[in-house]
Amino acid sequence: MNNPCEQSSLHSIGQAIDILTTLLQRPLDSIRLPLTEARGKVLAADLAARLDVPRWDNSAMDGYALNSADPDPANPWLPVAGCQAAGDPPSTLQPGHCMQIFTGAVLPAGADTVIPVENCRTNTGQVFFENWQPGQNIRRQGEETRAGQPLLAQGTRLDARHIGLLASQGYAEVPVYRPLRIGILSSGNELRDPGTPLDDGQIYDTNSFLLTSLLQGWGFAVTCYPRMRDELAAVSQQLAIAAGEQDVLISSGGVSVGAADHMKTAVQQHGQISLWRVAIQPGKPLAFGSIGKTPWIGLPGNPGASLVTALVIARPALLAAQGQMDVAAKTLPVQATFTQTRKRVREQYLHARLEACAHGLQARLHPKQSSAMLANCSWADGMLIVPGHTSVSAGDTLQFVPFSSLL
Ligand SMILES: Nc1nc2c(c(=O)[nH]1)N[C@H]1C(S)=C(S)[C@@H](COP(=O)(O)OP(=O)(O)OC[C@H]3O[C@@H](n4cnc5c(N)ncnc54)[C@H](O)[C@@H]3O)O[C@H]1N2
Ligand code: MOO
Repeated sequence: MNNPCEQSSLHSIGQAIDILTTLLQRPLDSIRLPLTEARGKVLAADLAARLDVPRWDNSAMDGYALNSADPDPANPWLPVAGCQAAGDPPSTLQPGHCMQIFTGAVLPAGADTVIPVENCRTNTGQVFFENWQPGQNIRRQGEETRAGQPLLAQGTRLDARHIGLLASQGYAEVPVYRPLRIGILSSGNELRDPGTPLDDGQIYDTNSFLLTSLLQGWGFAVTCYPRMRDELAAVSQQLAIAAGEQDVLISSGGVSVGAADHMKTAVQQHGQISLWRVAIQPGKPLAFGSIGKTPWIGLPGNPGASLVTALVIARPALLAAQGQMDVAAKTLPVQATFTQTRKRVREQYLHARLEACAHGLQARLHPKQSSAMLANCSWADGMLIVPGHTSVSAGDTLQFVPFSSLL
């Protein structure tokens, strides 16, 4: 392979995702975790329903259960015989009677209808029913799932919905893939920790916190290494140590062309660069490679570029490596509210808010789009995508990717 650092052309975003996905591929270990620790983890096996849910026909309302054939049109009042509450064992409705019943209670044998209490008039132990239909307000046994049916597929990243569903089926623990260990490395003489005073020329380390938070949110086991000074020996030594301890390394900064940008040189001392520079704005200097056998992702230092490349390129490849199916970003068509005549080589990701318009949704751009900023993306709902080599006129339809689908 040619030295990627000498290639003048830019890789497409699709190529970059494919190359990174291949680079990150590895066998995954499966572990069992209690439900309370499973959020954000990826299911390592197909899981089947263990129970019929509901387990029996039961009431969807607080009210009265009856047999719809019982009310006599000449004297529609039915005497009340007993009460069926949630948690009570199954019971039987006496013919010609109704029974008080609560939401979730097992439907008594012989009953086929529940009338909500709002539609019932009671008088001295008898009930008269208004505006009702036979068969109303029954939740049928197995209408949600039948025991043995597929419940959740291997490769599902578990969120609160799935955890709730698993609990409803009695799963106390689940098989998930052991989270990949990801090491975060940042470099820069100018960087200081938040909470400490700044001297002239110094700024707060933003990317260590940004990336740690991002990756923890995706369910990875994250270690943030001490920041490195912009010195080749320091960067090289730290990379080698971290590579021995982690499944993947992600660095930010030092991948551009500045004399103090040592990251790529340090990687080459221990391994190789497999890609450098992608047709994405922001984030062009993105690089990938390996340090020994450990894959390395070199994100650009500008915080906005670090974020966008992590979301657009690293995210699908990392989640696929974690065993997740369906990693593609979900986009929606929206209208542009601006005109941009200049056709750019790089695909642009512009921070924007969604607004309702006559034809659906339109995207309003943040007035500042610099990759050195995070106030713009913190304001935005997501990113409007302008493909490379494309001009934009107000009213054009473009794809929009919400941050909520990526974070
Ligand atoms: N002559 C050129 N200069 C630059 C080019 C270029 O093509 N030719 N590309 C620009 C682009 S695009 C980007 S993006 C940046 C990326 O540069 P590096 O990845 O080498 O990053 P650094 O130079 O180390 O830092 C850039 C910028 O980001 C700040 N930074 C870095 N790390 C952090 C951190 N952890 N927390 C907060 N801020 C951080 C750093 O202070 C710089 O301001 O290069 C352009 N230059
Ligand atoms: O890739 Mo850089 O962020 O465009 O400034």
